[in-house]
Amino acid sequence: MGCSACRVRFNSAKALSFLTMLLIFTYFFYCLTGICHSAPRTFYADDERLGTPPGNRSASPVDARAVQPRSLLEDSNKNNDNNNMPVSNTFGSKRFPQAIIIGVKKGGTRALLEFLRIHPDVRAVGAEPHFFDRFYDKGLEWYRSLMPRTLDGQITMEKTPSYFVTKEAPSRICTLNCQTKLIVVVRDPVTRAVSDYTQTLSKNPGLPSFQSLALRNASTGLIDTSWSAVRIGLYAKHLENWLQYFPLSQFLFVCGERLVSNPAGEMARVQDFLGLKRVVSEKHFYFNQTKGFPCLKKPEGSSRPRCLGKSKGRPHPQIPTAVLQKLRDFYRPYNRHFYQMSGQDFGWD
Ligand SMILES: Nc1ncnc2c1ncn2[C@@H]1O[C@H](COP(=O)(O)OS(=O)(=O)O)[C@@H](OP(=O)(O)O)[C@H]1O
Repeated sequence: MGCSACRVRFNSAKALSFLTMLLIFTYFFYCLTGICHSAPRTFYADDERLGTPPGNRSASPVDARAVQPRSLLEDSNKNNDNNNMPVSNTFGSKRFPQAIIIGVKKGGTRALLEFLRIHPDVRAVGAEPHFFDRFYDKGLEWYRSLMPRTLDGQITMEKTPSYFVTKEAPSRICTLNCQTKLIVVVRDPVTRAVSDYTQTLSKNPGLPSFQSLALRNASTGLIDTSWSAVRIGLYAKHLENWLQYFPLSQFLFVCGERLVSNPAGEMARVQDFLGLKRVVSEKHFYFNQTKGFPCLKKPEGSSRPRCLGKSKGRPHPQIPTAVLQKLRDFYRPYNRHFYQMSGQDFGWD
């Protein structure tokens, strides 16, 4: 009697493990056929992708009609004919981005992208594609292959903060689609420079001091504008280059400081600019005292609260006040010019 009960239990355990194996096998089979690529990605999976070199992913030409200029559209159609690939499938199409976060490095671009990804009508690439600066030679089909699939009405986005300071980026983006909406997260250029320096220091602890890199020589106190941490903060200069190709109305300047102090307020502006319903709001954020930054109550694809990673919101090294003051004086005229050009006073002086 006891033994037959044992056998029944043993058989049900066997059946259960067989069923589990079957489920796992089915899942992997679907993944291999590419179907699970269309499933919504999680916040965690995207974080893992951040370090993935885009070059390691394969291209699959699909529909981008909505955003392509005529000449590119024709090329794309030829490609589709040659490859005999479906233009789209039931899980949506890979489209070129209709909106790009083009900068600035250390402005808060990751925070903005992750906040936007909560929105059901936004799909974005997790990693920075660097197409319009580093990988332009790989071609448009390569770029499109990096994009997530979107359904009609959803916006495709990417962020690569180095585009803002890349001379060729505006003409290249305009060649693809001159209607692209451009978002620039700007932050006090002095704090931005220190943040940039902090990042480099974390990778290279033997780096010279901030002041020795920022000043051409200590006695004259002249600022070294050839140092990228300084040069990136000349927002007016970089914007001039972009305005040769895009009208001001196609830009949104997000205040990096307000993205921290009032994320819901900045997100309302961003959603309006993108023509999205205001879905992301106060209820999505909480202030994490330990991190000292707003975090998400429910990031995309997760039910648990989540802050950005350790590389976002790092403590900065102490910089002598006199050096910071010199930098502040240096940036003042550029900042004023930028306020005039953008029509917004960011109050950094
Ligand atoms: N919510 C939230 N959590 C953490 N960090 C936040 C957040 N909002 C803005 N920031 C600020 O984002 C700064 C990093 O900017 P980026 O994401 O543009 O950096 S990068 O260019 O992609 O490396 C990062 O700079 P540091 O503080 O110097 O690390 C943060 O100040």
